[in-house]
Amino acid sequence: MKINDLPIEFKQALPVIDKINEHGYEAYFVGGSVRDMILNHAIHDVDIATSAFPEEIKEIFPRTIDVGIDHGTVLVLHEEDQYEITTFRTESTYQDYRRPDKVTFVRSLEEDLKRRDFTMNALAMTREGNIIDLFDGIESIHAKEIKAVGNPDERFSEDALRMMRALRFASQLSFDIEEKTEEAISKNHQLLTKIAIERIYIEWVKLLMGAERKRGIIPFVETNCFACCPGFSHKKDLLVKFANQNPEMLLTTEELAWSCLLIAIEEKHAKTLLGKWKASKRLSNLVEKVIDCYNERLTSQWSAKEMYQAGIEVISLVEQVRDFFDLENNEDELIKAYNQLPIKSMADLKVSGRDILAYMDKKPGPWLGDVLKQTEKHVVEGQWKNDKEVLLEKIKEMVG
Ligand SMILES: Nc1ccn([C@@H]2O[C@H](COP(=O)(O)OP(=O)(O)OP(=O)(O)O)[C@@H](O)[C@H]2O)c(=O)n1
Repeated sequence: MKINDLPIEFKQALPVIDKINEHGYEAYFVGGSVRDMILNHAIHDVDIATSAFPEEIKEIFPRTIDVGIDHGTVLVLHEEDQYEITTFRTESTYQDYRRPDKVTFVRSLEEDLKRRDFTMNALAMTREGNIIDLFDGIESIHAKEIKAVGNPDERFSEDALRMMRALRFASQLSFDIEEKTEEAISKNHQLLTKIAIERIYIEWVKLLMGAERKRGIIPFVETNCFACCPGFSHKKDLLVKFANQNPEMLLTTEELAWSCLLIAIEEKHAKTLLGKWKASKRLSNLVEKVIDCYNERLTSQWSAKEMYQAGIEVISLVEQVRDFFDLENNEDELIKAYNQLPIKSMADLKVSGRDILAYMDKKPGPWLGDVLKQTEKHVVEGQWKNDKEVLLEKIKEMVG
């Protein structure tokens, strides 16, 4: 690759590499960005590996943040961008970023690349655009294979999360997992139980949202990794069924992905399962709402009141879930109908509790809450016009 042909993300980082070089250290582009460049995919984070120790990097650059100095990573702020700069190291410290074991910094790129997870990720690139490919990573990329560097058992014992990474890359990149690597995942799958669920969660969601999730889910099941994930151990056949359900449809958001998955695996307690995965409260509540509304919608159309209660986000998700299960999707029509609802929330009502009290000349009490609820219902259902005077009249009639 000629330097002028390098993607802009790399070109912008060249002054950072040059500065490290000027101080007498080696520095290379490494990891996912080099892989993604070869794949012609969009480049996210440009990571740099260097022979300089973290303290040395901090002396070179005026603006740095210690993001993981114990495992050798310093974030360097350069103009508008930021770069993770990691010292060459041997032993994997990925076990737990917050409590790294032993870190052995080395001064050789080769040693560093050797302990990386997959051949496609063990590539480095010089500032001139020359790719250093010591483990036939380019060949793997062209063959669309995910292959552990060296001995797969060793790579997975260093960091068991790499097994989930393999499955996630299979889905994201539409690659296959190389035979020996997949065998090692089967053999070592139990090691996943030692990994923090938060880390597994990130990979699992990326897998679900990948371009070809079936390619990740099938080996996830076949290697028994599924049995080490919360709530899945009795769902083997249903997970396979899920993998085969509408494989062409991309699950574009996390909430859509979880909703489709949990319905497919017939999960009755979505919140409990998501709790075990340590999902956010927001996500758990949303997914549960989507599943409930989806089930309602199996036997009846949305009523105005249901749309009002669900809100636009849930309506849209439910319709996308219906799409996933090959049911009629009325998203466009429903969004139109939703937008025509007389009110979207209580705040849109043209009368307030205070207005009612003044008009009725009554003392406040629980009756007022009931009246407001009734008013809300009548307005949503179009029986009462959302007009202050009309509403006060209607309320007076109702309360008597
Ligand atoms: N458990 C891990 C995690 C990461 N890596 C190495 O660190 C690089 C950067 O990791 P990360 O940013 O997590 O993933 P990417 O491969 O860059 O993938 P993406 O950013 O697309 O998720 C990887 O390419 C790989 O060489 C590794 O060997 N083992």
